[in-house]
Amino acid sequence: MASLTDKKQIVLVLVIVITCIIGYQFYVTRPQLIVENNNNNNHQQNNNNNHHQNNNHNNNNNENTLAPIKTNTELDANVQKLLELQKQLSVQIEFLNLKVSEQEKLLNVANQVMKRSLPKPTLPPLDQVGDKERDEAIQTRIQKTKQNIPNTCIPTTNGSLACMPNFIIIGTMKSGTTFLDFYLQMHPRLAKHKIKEVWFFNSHYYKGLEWYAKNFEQPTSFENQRVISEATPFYVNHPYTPTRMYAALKDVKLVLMLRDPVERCLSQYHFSLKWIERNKAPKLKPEHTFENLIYEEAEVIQTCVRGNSEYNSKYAQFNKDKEEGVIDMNREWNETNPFTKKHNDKGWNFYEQCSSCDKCFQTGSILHTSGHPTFGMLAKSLYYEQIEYWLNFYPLSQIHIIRYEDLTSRPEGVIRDVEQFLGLEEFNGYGDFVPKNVVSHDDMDPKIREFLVDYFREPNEKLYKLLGRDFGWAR
Ligand SMILES: Nc1ncnc2c1ncn2[C@@H]1O[C@H](COP(=O)(O)OS(=O)(=O)O)[C@@H](OP(=O)(O)O)[C@H]1O
Repeated sequence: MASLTDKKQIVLVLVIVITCIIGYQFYVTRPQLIVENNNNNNHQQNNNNNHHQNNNHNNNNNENTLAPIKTNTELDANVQKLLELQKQLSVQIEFLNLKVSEQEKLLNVANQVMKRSLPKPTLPPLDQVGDKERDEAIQTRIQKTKQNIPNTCIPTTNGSLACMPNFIIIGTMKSGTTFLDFYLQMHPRLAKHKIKEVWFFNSHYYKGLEWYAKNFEQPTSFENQRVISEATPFYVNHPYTPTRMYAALKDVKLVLMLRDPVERCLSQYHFSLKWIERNKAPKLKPEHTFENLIYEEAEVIQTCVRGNSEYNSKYAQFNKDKEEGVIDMNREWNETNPFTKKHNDKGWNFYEQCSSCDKCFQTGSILHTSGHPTFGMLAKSLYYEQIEYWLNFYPLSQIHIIRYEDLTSRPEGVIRDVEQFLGLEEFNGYGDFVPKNVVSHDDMDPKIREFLVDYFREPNEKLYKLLGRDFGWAR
């Protein structure tokens, strides 16, 4: 009798033999669809065909070939597969054709845009100038290059250029920015813009530089380029604008118009009342008088902003003392920044959103982003702090500062100074200089005037010192 192990071995051998037979049958009779497209595959095809010479008469001429078929069902299946494949291929071909035509269209558009919007040089090439005139021609070029206004163009993805302002009026609100923008737009060397205030660096920054450039007439020649300009009065007091502007427009020329801060506050208040009426915005409450808003803001700035800056300098001193060994190295800083404290208990009315101060003055300085037109009447008038911040980015030589009061006494002189700053020739077609964006209003109460004069005395003196110029505002 065979042992159990022997039986197992016999069964195993039988299984292997049967598997081989089935495998061989399956291999030679498997339905297959072979598509040959090049000669490299031919010899493999021929190997297959050697086994099945009866079925392979189609294989001799390098055409798409079907593998051997044994049954009708296999034939049907292969035909179905072939049809399916054909369908797929035609869909793919159609798709590829579509892609090619799309690419061709894009290329055409790009070529047209390039032809249209790339400014062209207009001086004759130097090799077309005679030997005698060459030195002079070179000098002309050098002079032209010197006259060039700051380059603020960037290449776009479609091969054209997007040119942004090379001159921006950055503020301040209610200091005659509309007047200056209006008259400069008449100058033939200024490119026309769609609107005075684009609000790009403060509000629309996320839309990108190409969007920004679309607001301005684009240059058609690199020579005698026109100055591209805009005027957004909120740029100067916006905390993120200087960084953004510097990153995009390092060489841009800036104009800053400054008005006696006391008068500027009142002008902003009355402008806001008009704005609210015009835009059907919620009216100010009866208690939101000019005086009340000023007193409340003074308190907010004192608690939120000044408190924060005192905290910061105290913290800096603490670290310095540690480094210099004045205090123990291991001493921990355990004060809380008052700026981040909640201020609900203050009962602020207009500034109620300052329940935590960073909701109103998010960077802890007087620079702010609030959209309400009456917000920040004092803050917008604290010029020293604004300019000090901008000087981290732009040198004073790049900022032309205009004293608002000069608009009344010498409007033409103000415009001439700007023309000179921009390197433009004098233009004599402005006509009469008429004030723009005027909002008539009563004067303020003497008590609040006194408060404001007092409030701005010190920052004004600091400003005069910083700029080396006395603006002569109320002391
Ligand atoms: N030429 C001239 N001379 C004197 N004053 C002038 C001139 N042009 C404009 N203005 C006064 O400027 C104030 C408007 O400033 P803005 O245009 O910068 O205002 S805004 O921020 O754009 O809303 C606004 O001030 P108020 O009237 O006090 O509100 C205008 O009257």
